[in-house]
Amino acid sequence: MMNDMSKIEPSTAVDAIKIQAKGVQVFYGDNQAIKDVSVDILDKTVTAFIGPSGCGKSTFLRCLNRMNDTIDVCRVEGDIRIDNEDIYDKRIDPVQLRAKVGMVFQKPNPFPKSIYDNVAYGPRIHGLARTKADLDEIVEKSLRRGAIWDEVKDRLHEPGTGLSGGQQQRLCIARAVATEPEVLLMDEPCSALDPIATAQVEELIDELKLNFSVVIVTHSMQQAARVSQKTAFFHLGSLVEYGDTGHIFTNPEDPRTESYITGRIG
Ligand SMILES: Nc1ncnc2c1ncn2[C@@H]1O[C@H](COP(=O)(O)OP(=O)(O)OP(=O)(O)O)[C@@H](O)[C@H]1O
Repeated sequence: MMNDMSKIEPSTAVDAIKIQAKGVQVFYGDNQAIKDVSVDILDKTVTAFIGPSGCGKSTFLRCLNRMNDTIDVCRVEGDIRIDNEDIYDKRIDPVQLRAKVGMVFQKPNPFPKSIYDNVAYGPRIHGLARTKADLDEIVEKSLRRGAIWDEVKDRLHEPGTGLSGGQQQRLCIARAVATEPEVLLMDEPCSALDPIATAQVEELIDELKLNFSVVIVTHSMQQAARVSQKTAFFHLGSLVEYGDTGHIFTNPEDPRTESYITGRIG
């Protein structure tokens, strides 16, 4: 009987939808950068955004934590929900939202502060630690999650800008996870890194997905294939195809996706 019961259990758990975008349009002045994009992004999954330069990958990524709010000419329409909550609702504080939806940029951008203070910054402004010991613990845990603790534990009070590029990027990832985000947005996080640092960050992304929904913009199809479970292919502001990464890369449905992955466009 027990065995029969276990057969009813799904063999692979289906991850919940974390972000739901519907009919998203983005304009820079009169120029439309995103056209009617709808997509469900899963929790505890790495989703790659791929597509030719200028197709809107970064623009769409920035919609997910309202980073586009900081660009004057930018206007976002449509509906984006995280855990079914409208992130463009007037009651949502964008600063709180960005703590929940962390971001890592193309170029490592540590603050001109110590390694410790880089990581402690977010928890401090969001009041996540009551005591110095609490804060020390958050900093250590975050640096461990950023897979950089062992390299910096003896120099926590030296400037973050003194680290190598790859170390700086892992520090920025540690800084992003320090506020306990639920989603991590990464805009070409490895483009300024050498192959060894890239491999380290990719390994880290693989671990991060155990706790977060990770969305990564990448120009490298090899990287998308290595790190993601879902892939979204953008072209001229539209989401052309979205699905399992293995499927998109081996058996794309749309001729534009096929052209891109075989190197004919982009
Ligand atoms: N701050 C901005 N002001 C005006 N137009 C912008 C701005 N940022 C992006 N755009 C325009 O929006 C479109 C999409 O750009 P976006 O950077 O999102 O594309 P992308 O796919 O990420 O490109 P890339 O791969 O080259 O980084 C482009 O036409 C671009 O010129």
